[in-house]
Parts: sequence; C-alpha cells; structure tokens
Amino acid sequence: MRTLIYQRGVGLMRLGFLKAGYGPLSGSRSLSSDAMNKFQALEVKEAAPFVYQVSLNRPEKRNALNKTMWHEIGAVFEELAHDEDCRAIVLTGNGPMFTAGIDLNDLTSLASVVTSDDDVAKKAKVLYKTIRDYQIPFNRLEECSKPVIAAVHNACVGGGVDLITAADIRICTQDTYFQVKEVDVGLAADVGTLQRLPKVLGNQSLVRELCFTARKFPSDEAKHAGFVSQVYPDKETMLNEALSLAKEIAEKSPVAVQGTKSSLIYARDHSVEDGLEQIARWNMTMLQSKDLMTSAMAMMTKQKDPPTFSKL
Ligand SMILES: CCC/C=C/C=C/C(=O)SCCNC(=O)CCNC(=O)[C@H](O)C(C)(C)COP(=O)(O)OP(=O)(O)OC[C@H]1O[C@@H](n2cnc3c(N)ncnc32)[C@H](O)[C@@H]1OP(=O)(O)O
Repeated sequence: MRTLIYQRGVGLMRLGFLKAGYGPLSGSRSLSSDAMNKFQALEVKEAAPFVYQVSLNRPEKRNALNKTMWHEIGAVFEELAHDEDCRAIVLTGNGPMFTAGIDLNDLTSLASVVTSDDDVAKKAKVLYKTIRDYQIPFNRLEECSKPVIAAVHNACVGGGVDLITAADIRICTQDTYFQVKEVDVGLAADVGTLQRLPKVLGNQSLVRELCFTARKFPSDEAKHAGFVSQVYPDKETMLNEALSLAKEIAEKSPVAVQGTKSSLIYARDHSVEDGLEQIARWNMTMLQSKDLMTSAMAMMTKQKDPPTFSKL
C-alpha cells in the first residue's frame, strides 16, 4: 500500500463536521494505509499500482450520504489530487446499492434552521452557506486532476446523481437506475445535477423530464442517452472492467492525462477560442515535459511494455 499526502482540516471545518482524527494540520504528512482506513464512511484502498478505489461505505444505510460521508468525499478527492502515487480513481459503493442519496435525517435537520425564530435574512444567510458548503465536496471530485470513473450498481438516487455527474466516466450494471429524486422531497436539486446533467446529456428535453418527474432512469436508457458509457451484467464484472480501465489510464503519461482532464473541463465551460488559448498556454509548459519524448520513443521503438513516467 502506498501513502497519501495528508492535509486535512479546512474542508472539514467548513461544514462544522470536524471530528477526532480529522483535525487541521500545520503542514502535511504521509497517510499510512491504516490512516486511510480511518475514514468512517468511505473505504479507500490502492487497488492496483497508481489506481485508487474509493467506496461509499454505509451499506446498512444504503450508502445514504450523511455529513461524514459528504465531508470525507471532499477530503479524499482533495488528497488524491495531490498524491503522486494516484493516477486514476474508481468510485463505487459497498453493499446492495451505490447510494440512496442524502441522509434524510440530515435533510430534516435543516428544518430546524427554517423553523427557528431568527429573522428571515439571517436564516437565508445560514442556508446559503450550508448549501454552498454542501456543494464543495462534489466540486473537489470534479477538480481532482486524476480521472474519476464512477462505477454504479443497483440504485443511484438524489445526491448520488449530483455526485456522479461530477465524475469523468460513468459505467453501471444492468440492474441500475438513476433518479433525480429531489423534487419528490420538495426541493430543487442544489449540489450539481441541474448544472452538470444538461452538459453531460445534451438532450434538454430528457434532462427536464428526468428532473421534473423524478422518474427512474434505467441503465439501458442511460446508455442510449450517453449518461453512462458502458453497462455490465453484474457488479463484479463492472468493477473488474472499471479497474482495468483505470489501469489503462494510469499507464499513460500523467502530464498528458491530467492536462486532458483539465482542458476538457475548461472547454465545457468556455468558448472554443478561450479553450484553444487555455490549451496553448498549458502546453507551452507541459510540452517541455520528459513524458513527450518518453511516449514518442516507446511508440517509435514499438516498445511492448508501457513506458515509465515520472511521478506527478
Ligand atoms: C442542501 C442539501 C443538498 C442535497 C440534497 C439531496 C437530496 C437527495 O438526495 S433527495 C433523495 C433522498 N433519498 C431518498 O428519498 C431515498 C430514500 N430511500 C429509499 O427510498 C429506499 O431506502 C431505497 C429505495 C433507496 C432502498 O430500499 P431498500 O428496501 O433496499 O432499503 P430500506 O429498507 O428502505 O433501507 C435500508 C436502511 O437504509 C436506510 N436508508 C435508506 N435510504 C436512506 C436515506 N436516504 N437516508 C437515511 N437512511 C436511509 C433505511 O432507513 C434503512 O435503515 P434501517 O431502518 O435502520 O434498517
């Protein structure tokens, strides 16, 4: 098992979920494999060289996203972004399903803000900060420089859809359904689905239908619509394929892969001209990396084994 560079605290404190063992550190330190397993609601392991597997791990509660899990998602993707022994990540769920969405106990606890005697302006300010803080962990996933493959089985509900729309690649099992469930609990989705799903699908009519009705979006339809790129018969097959895809990515130049992720996200949110300017500026530095020559030599010499790249 490799180690993670471990800088926790800021994100955890933001939502007020700071717990023993998650305190802010003055500098950085290595996280041993034991420490990696101190996540309470996630299981994090190095599944193959340069490949990490992050599993939602509250199977008895259908991986409902409680505050701890929400926070740990932000923390782990921030850490893996800076871990040079990580080049690709598989995100999956332990137990019967991927996730049942936000922990409804946490959602109802928000009601205490609404029903307090505080002035409406103060309550609005508190709710604004709460929602913005809930958005941060999923942004961390999207911002993580390493490609994230969401491998989904059985059900992905509410906040789970917000979570995986921030991933780079989505795959699922045949028995999976996705559900933008928020309207059924009386709210407009506010942690990413309404912003990212239209960009993932491209079909505005389908996006609106799914978001207005909260109907189940089954795997075959999700594949047809381009929401997932592959559907597998069962979880074991899917996980094997997810890890094999992650290994394939991890064998490429990290300079090339991380630059590609960064540019694709930039291009999604900017004009073609702005994107061309961004990649020119990026590559004016990155083309000077040894990875270019290493990859070119491996191709030209028809090298069988993948080339070895410096850590990044
Ligand atoms: C600012 C906030 C931003 C975020 C917003 C996010 C919004 C959302 O995510 S909306 C969606 C919320 N989720 C739901 O409405 C789903 C609720 N759950 C279910 O409908 C079913 O549990 C499900 C169909 C997913 C699975 O059914 P199954 O028969 O397989 O399991 P159950 O017997 O129902 O549940 C087993 C235990 O898990 C607990 N549980 C399930 N979902 C949640 C949840 N979302 N929150 C908390 N706990 C959950 C359930 O209570 C059972 O626990 P126990 O009784 O202790 O065994």
